[in-house]
Amino acid sequence: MTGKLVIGNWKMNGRLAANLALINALQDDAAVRAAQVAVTPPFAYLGQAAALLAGSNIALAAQDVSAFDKDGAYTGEVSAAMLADVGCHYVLIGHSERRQYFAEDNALLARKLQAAVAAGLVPVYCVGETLAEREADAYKAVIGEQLTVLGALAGHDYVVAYEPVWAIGTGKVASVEQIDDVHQYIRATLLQCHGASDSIRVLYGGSVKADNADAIFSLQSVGGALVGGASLDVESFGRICQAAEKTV
Ligand SMILES: O=C(CO)COP(=O)(O)O
Repeated sequence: MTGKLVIGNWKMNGRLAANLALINALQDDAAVRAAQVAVTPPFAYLGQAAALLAGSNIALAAQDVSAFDKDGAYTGEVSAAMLADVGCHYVLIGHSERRQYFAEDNALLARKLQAAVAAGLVPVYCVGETLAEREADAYKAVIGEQLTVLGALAGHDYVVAYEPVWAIGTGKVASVEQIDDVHQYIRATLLQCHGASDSIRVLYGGSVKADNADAIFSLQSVGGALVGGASLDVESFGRICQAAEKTV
């Protein structure tokens, strides 16, 4: 897989006017235009973002998807087919905030992954340990367990994002040694599971900022970044994209 992919996860942020300004500014930024990029607005704004991004190099991603793969009486749900219909290319699945606040477990996430690939979306499957799990040296066991659901995705295009929970929104970025250690472990696990892992990108996420992006992207095992807070600021996101392109 060539080049680094940078995905901005807006989480539950944004309004029509702010999204318009942000997307226009991203499209005017030379570094963003040169990079492999996606943005992930909340569901309510996917249509707005899709219209603004028509013809742009910035791909559209969703933050979640329903596990139900047929239209019907599932109030509040948004299906993979709907996401594809409005122009999404990627969908985040299993973000730690979903696992934590909505009790999403492997069984549910396996259904979401299947629904996504069946609709032609590329899932970005998020894994990562809590601080307690890292301190107990249980992080590989936890991540290994989270990865088991990917066994059913052999032959499908997907991305994995390693996001240590203790590094999300805390300003505490994992060290390059910690990132490389987990990324190598993820690669080895995917190799065991599918017999090949070279084409699967593994992104890092957790307090990625303009001033640490160079070091993170210098790792060969890092296929890009999943960026939260810094993706809402054009200058920061542009500099992260610039770092991604420098290391291609
Ligand atoms: O959760 C994240 C991206 O999905 C990371 O968020 P921050 O970049 O704000 O730490």
